[in-house]
Amino acid sequence: MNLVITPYDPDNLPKEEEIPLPDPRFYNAIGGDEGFKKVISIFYDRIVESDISFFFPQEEEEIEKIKRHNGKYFAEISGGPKRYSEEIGHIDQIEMHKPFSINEKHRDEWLGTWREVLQEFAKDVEPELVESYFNYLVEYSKLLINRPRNARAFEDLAKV
Ligand code: HEM
Repeated sequence: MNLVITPYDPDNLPKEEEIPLPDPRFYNAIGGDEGFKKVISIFYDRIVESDISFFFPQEEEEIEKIKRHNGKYFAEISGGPKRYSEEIGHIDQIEMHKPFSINEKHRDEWLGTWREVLQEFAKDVEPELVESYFNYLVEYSKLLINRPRNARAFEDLAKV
């Protein structure tokens, strides 16, 4: 499988409504309810050990809640049951992420963690299905960056 992280370019952002959803066969291909839960669980276990762990709670119980809650969203966009929209409703993910200052490095770490998990745990799934899921995350995550790198500021800092 070819999981490519295309770079963030603030002048060339995708339109939210034009980002193609993952192929709806992905959910069953990864093992339905059970397979999806496993992958989500491994993803968040690795996130709390990653360079962006500071965004997330560290308590076991809180992480379990996040797995259950966010898992419904990721399952739904992948062709699984519509539990997120039915139980939680429509949430504007761009607004939801605003309290977190997310920059390009955070995006790379978040996507890199997903890529590792998919390469290890979706290796028997048809590559095009895995790629369709990953591409959705790659594109959507561009819209969640709300602290673009300010190269000038970094240069100025380096001079001091
Ligand atoms: C770019 C890197 C990202 C970072 C650093 C990030 C960070 C976070 C944080 C800190 C939370 C709150 C804690 C939690 O509930 O997990 C959260 C929630 C969430 N994120 Fe992200 N996120 C990223 C990308 C994405 C992407 C690409 C998606 C979906 C396409 C997504 C979907 C969600 C959802 C569904 C929730 C839960 C919203 C709710 O409360 O219902 N995130 N994210």
